[in-house]
Amino acid sequence: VVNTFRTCCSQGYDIHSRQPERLKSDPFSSEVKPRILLMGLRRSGKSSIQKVVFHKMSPNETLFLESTNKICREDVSNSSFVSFQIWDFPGQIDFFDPTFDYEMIFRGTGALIFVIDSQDDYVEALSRLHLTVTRAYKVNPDINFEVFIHKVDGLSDDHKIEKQRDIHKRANDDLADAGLERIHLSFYLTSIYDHSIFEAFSKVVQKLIPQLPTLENLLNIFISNSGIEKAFLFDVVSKIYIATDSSPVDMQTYELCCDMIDVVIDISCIYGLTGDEAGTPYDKESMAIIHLNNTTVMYLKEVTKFLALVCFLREESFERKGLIDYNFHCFKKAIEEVFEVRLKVQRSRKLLSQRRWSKQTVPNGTQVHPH
Ligand SMILES: Nc1nc2c(ncn2[C@@H]2O[C@H](COP(=O)(O)OP(=O)(O)OP(=O)(O)O)[C@@H](O)[C@H]2O)c(=O)[nH]1
Repeated sequence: VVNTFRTCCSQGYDIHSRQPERLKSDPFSSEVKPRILLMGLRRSGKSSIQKVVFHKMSPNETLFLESTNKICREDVSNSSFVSFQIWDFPGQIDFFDPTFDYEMIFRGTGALIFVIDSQDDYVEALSRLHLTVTRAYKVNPDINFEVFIHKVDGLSDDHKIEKQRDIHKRANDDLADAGLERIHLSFYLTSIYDHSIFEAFSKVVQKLIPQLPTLENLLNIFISNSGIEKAFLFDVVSKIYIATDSSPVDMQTYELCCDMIDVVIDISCIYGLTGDEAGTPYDKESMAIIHLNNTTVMYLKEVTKFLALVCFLREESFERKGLIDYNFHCFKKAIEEVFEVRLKVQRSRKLLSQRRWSKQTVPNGTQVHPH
């Protein structure tokens, strides 16, 4: 796919005849969803994170959230391209409780997010983190361990860095003492009061997307052929970016992208809906151009039902809009091909397992059919 895209970008021939049909539905829909666990001590902010990122709850409203007393499972898929399950755990969960089948839970887990309240004393949180990580690793060494040093909005910049260094050192020392240096923990400074929580979640989710290197490669080719400085592939609903090119991401740029998505959705809701109930504020026609007063242009275009490409470029590069649009067209087709391949693999796997099932026969010769 990348090769096809590269040739199309540089030589500019018509790719229509070689492309698969446009994806008509969510390309991830028929897939087993990776599981993301949210764990940590009571009141560390787990439910708030979930509500703010996936339910658009305003941060101030989280003050009134009640304590979670059972595991809350939620599918993030129908309204969004990013497809996974989030399990929010109550803070007081006890691994030694025989009714808590942690082996079953960890076995199907893609990422474990452990939330530490940075405004509180974190000694207990660190020992809980150690216990959780070691247990989970024994059951499933493939889990990504992500530590959110949370509620950093109350801390100065120096203080944040200091806390992160201290928590990083202590957590890794504990693992080294237990002879488990091979366990890798990733650390993020987060707060629901700014974009840091969305950025951290983006990185967690990206690690669960197997096509990430291909997506990054496509973005690199797209920007280098179009005179673009930075490009993000965004899940519009959650404002999680699922991929970006290989240049570094700075928080301000990411925040601008989130603001642009908000503007596009808000304006479309007010002026873009035709009154028919099936209409959505985001569709094939969705695009926006914003000229900033520092000679930078922001360009947003629809890629799939759930994805948007948001680019940053200089005003002089935007003069070649025709080229950018042509390259975008190739990029979009390449993305569709990536997911078409994936869908084919999923379909053939499904077919294979169905065949295996139907071959199983009960002793009197009747076939057992899967449900
Ligand atoms: N300052 C600040 N407060 C936060 C942040 N995130 C959450 N909180 C507050 O932390 C408190 C606890 O949040 P919850 O989301 O209920 O915590 P929890 O970890 O789900 O708690 P349990 O359900 O008891 O396990 C709430 O009052 C939130 O408003 C943050 O980023 N900054």
